[in-house]
Amino acid sequence: MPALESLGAATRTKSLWSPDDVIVIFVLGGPGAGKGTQCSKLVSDYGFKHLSAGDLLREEQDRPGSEFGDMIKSYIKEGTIVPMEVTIQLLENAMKDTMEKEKGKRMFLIDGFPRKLDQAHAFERSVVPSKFTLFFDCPEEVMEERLLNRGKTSGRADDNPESIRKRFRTFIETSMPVVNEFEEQGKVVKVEAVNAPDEVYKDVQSKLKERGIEPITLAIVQPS
Ligand SMILES: Nc1ncnc2c1ncn2[C@@H]1O[C@H](COP(=O)(O)OP(=O)(O)OP(=O)(O)O)[C@@H](O)[C@H]1O
Ligand SMILES: O=c1ccn([C@@H]2O[C@H](COP(=O)(O)O)[C@@H](O)[C@H]2O)c(=O)[nH]1
Repeated sequence: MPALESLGAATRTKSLWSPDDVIVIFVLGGPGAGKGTQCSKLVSDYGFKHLSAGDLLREEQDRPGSEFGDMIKSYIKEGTIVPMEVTIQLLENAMKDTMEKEKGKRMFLIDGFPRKLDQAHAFERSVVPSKFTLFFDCPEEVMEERLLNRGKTSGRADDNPESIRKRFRTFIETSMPVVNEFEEQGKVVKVEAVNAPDEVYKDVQSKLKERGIEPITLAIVQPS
């Protein structure tokens, strides 16, 4: 992870990339809806690069010498949203890094972002407009059970009953308005996320197909 030397990304008035060159699909859903689980499957079948905003923030939090580490830690514990300048810069850096290191990789699943309207507007204005948002819909009681279960081994500071309660509140009050705004623009692909992961994935695949997104087909080279 490169050092977070500048925070200019969010203030640019013109987007860095065109949506014809760089494809971004946002992945949203409540905490524990299964976003990361589904993204892993999509990475292997479709060749997307998966960037989790939460993972990038946790890496920055733990990076020795980071001036943002303590701030990120306290936002994550409280289940609130880190100021967008930090998150957008981390995402832009990770996208540039991917394009440099994995030549030709220009399809991104951005997981757990944007969690707030200001982030959504700033990212689409200054980095690249998204293609659509994959939204995993799941009742709180199901998500709570999953998170408490994950908390037994995840080591995450926010997989505990108090942080989970705060994260749910932030999701409803701050993140759902993002989903609703994209929905009004016809840019939400909604998937029910209660069933087993493979069942949910089948639904994801059929909905992506409706949007013209197909799995990578590997060419079979016949021996001569
Ligand atoms: N469809 C599913 N059925 C049952 N358990 C699931 C399902 N999808 C994911 N899980 C489990 O639930 C937990 C949360 O899943 P995951 O980490 O993918 O969610 P997330 O939406 O990315 O969460 P967060 O927003 O907190 O990072 C994990 O332990 C995962 O194995
Ligand atoms: O855009 C974002 C994404 C995440 N956060 C903070 O990180 C935690 C954990 O996120 P996960 O997606 O569950 O890994 C989240 O509760 C926020 O505190 C953020 O601030 N901005």
